[in-house]
Amino acid sequence: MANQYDYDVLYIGSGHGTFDGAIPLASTGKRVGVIETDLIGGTCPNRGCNAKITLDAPVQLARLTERLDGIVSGGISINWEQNEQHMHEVIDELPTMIAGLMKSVNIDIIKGYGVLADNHTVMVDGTPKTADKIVISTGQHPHRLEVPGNDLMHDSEEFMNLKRLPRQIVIIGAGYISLEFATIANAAGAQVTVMTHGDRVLRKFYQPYVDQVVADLKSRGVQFIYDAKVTEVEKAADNFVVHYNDDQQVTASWVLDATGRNPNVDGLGLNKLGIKYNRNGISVNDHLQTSVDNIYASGDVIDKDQPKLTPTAIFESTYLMHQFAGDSDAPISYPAIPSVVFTSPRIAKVGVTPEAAKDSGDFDIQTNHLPDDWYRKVTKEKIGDNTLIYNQQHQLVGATEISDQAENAINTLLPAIEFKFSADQLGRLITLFPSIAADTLGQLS
Ligand SMILES: Cc1cc2nc3c(=O)[nH]c(=O)nc-3n(C[C@H](O)[C@H](O)[C@H](O)COP(=O)(O)OP(=O)(O)OC[C@H]3O[C@@H](n4cnc5c(N)ncnc54)[C@H](O)[C@@H]3O)c2cc1C
Ligand SMILES: NC(=O)c1ccc[n+]([C@@H]2O[C@H](COP(=O)([O-])OP(=O)(O)OC[C@H]3O[C@@H](n4cnc5c(N)ncnc54)[C@H](O)[C@@H]3O)[C@@H](O)[C@H]2O)c1
Repeated sequence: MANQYDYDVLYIGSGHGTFDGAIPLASTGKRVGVIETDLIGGTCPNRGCNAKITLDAPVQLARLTERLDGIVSGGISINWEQNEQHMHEVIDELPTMIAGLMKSVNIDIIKGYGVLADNHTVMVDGTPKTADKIVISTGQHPHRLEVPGNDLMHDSEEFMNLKRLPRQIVIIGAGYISLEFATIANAAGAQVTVMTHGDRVLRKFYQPYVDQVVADLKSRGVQFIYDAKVTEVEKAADNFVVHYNDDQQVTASWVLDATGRNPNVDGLGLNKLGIKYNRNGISVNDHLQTSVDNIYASGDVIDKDQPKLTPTAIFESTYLMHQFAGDSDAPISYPAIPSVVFTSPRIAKVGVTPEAAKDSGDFDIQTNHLPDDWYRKVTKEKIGDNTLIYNQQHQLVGATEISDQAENAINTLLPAIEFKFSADQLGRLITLFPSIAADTLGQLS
């Protein structure tokens, strides 16, 4: 029956919500098409994770050199132009590489903008493509504040493509992108001001650790303006003036709007087909089916409680692959999903949070001040704490860390949390020594 269509499965969008599942699916012999209007690979490789972490690498080195001052001599200064050029050396080949992987298993890459025409047809710039199953994996786009002068603001992609670092950068918003880019821009020599409409920064992270990151950035010259409702951005001679709270203003040579991202649901034909969605994305059931049962959604475009991150998108596209290949018809069951903000130091977390553990009173909470630890003394880490949460059976159920290697520490703990390994089972592990894994596992009580 499926042969009456051009494809068994047709994906709209080519990001991680698609390709991690589409490639193994096509290698099982399924006929797969992928529609993409922009760069192959989507946000993460081209204007997200891979790009950002390349720009961040010298920041890490600068922080380490600063701490080891005297042992190593000669300060570090970051050359923005070279750093940006290096980022392109790393990421520019990724679309071709990912397209190559898709072509190697005979996936048809269809360049153009996809719009659903009926349950089995997507129009790509006027040409119909039909499929038994369709996956909407269109991701998100940057939110833009609705204030006069918003056309004078920029987004995260434009930041990463700046050929010259602006002198004074104002960042509106205080989430992931704001704090990561404030860290990078400040380390490269820009004067950075972060403006937030609330009284908190990085609301999704443990606030005592966030306070340490903010205090460190402040000590490096980053300014924070709280409770600031931006009302207008205005061009003034060579600069821009950001007006807020009616009568206050701050001057900038460049303004970054980092107030979040919205799902790409408009113009897709969802209303015509009766596919349900809201401002957080497309509604799906526990099989990632939309309200039209042969049309699925994957990745950031889904309305979900799970964090909208690359590993979540990979998990979903892989889940769909197993469903479409006929390996499983079980509902999706997400593991504990970690998250990290790549400031310097980083804050990473997984599972039960310190706040939830304290509120509930049902957990044992262990805290460690990491600069006391011999391994962290090697690199003279000054800022470092973690909170480990155990349930009544003394199984590790949550961990949050602030440190230079928080992402690696939390990654090390994932198997313990997801598979509920006991202290005895963990004690059987022989880890490489010295290493962050040995150090982190060694802290478990
Ligand atoms: C600056 C930044 C930094 C980030 N850093 C991290 C990080 O460090 N770690 C992490 O885990 N996550 C990070 N993320 C989030 C991560 O990039 C996303 O979670 C991930 O890319 C989601 O994948 P996706 O396939 O759902 O969407 P996307 O990668 O956005 O892919 C969607 C694709 O669909 C295409 N498309 C949209 N509409 C159509 C249409 N109608 N027709 C055809 N094509 C269409 C788009 O062009 C796009 O290529 C970051 C995001 C940003 C913006
Ligand atoms: N390290 C990572 O994994 C990473 C890094 C960057 C981005 N991301 C992904 O990209 C998404 C988008 O990042 P983001 O930083 O843009 O979003 P975010 O949701 O993390 O932060 C948005 C910020 O904008 C503020 N804001 C919202 N509306 C506002 C308004 N009207 N006026 C002023 N401030 C306002 C919020 O209070 C918040 O501080 C993240 O949620 C995440 O999924 C992940």
